[in-house]
Amino acid sequence: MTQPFVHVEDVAKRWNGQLGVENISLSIPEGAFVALLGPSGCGKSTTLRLLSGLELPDEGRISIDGRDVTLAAPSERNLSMVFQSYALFPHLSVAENVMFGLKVRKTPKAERQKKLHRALEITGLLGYENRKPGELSGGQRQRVALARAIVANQPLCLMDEPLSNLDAKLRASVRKDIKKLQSDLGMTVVYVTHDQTEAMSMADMVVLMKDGHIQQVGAPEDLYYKPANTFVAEFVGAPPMALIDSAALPGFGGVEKIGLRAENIHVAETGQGRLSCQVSECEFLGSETFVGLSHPGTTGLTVSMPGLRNIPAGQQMEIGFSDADLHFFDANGQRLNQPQPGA
Ligand SMILES: Nc1ncnc2c1ncn2[C@@H]1O[C@H](COP(=O)(O)OP(=O)(O)OP(=O)(O)O)[C@@H](O)[C@H]1O
Repeated sequence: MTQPFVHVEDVAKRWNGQLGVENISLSIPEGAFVALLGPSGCGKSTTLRLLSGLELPDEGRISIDGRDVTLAAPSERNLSMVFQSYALFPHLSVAENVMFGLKVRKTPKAERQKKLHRALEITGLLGYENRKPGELSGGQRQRVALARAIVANQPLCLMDEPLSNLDAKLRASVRKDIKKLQSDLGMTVVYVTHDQTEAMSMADMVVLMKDGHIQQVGAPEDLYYKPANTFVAEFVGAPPMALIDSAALPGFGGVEKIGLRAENIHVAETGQGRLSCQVSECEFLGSETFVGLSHPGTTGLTVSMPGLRNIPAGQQMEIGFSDADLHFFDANGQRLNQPQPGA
């Protein structure tokens, strides 16, 4: 097997005994786009900072491109970084900001100019060379930070919530820019986000974390179709997977919770459904309406109906679904591939 480009082995980081992250092991292939995903405080930024060398681990080993960098300084790791704060120098122009690292590294002037031109071209910033960051929009500032990472031309780029200061529309467009850049330049990217849509749409590999621990590592579709536990099931997908107590849907042995996605639920004729629910709310999204349902022993039950629906809260609705679309979890919330027979 070829060696992973980034290899993290059993890494832990604590502050005065308080947990940052623990048991972090990851193998990242060269050229991959990896999203570190999870709720606030789960340890995403700590993991990224450990990769960057801004923090050093208490336990474990980190290697990049076959070289042990566990204790190496950030400048010795051949990587670039893009942060949500952009980290631009306000008194320097766009060009000076982009070329800052090259000047420090004493790259010859002609080469600097060539790299600058190329990076501004890729990020759509040609013509903005002489502006100061204060004269740019948030999206343009973010592009400057990206341009700086491009000229650095490092094989590994670490990004910490780079889009969180942008509005939704701009976020969607810069998201595409970053993804395209990454594949055009063949960079390996590790990207921190708490936004599951961002992670699912950009990454080849998603690392979902909670309370300093990795919950699941896999392709977006693995996390969506085969969540390793109930936390992953409820974190990934919009709307998240509904969870049904086995008491509310008996007949599956060894099962504590049953998971079901909105797209696998249909509205059934009266007397024909498997669960009789009450409509709690309707959320109109344009092409479809998410109809929230309540039923004792369930959370997050939602059915997706085409177009606009205005169903009054409190109305009874029966729903149907097929056993093949159910997900099963044991008493510890861990995925069971099949319920035990004979229940
Ligand atoms: N310098 C520090 N000193 C003490 N505790 C820290 C330090 N940095 C992080 N932590 C703790 O480590 C845990 C993980 O923090 P981290 O910043 O990695 O989370 P995160 O997933 O990036 O969260 P967010 O999305 O809110 O940025 C948290 O409990 C946090 O309080």
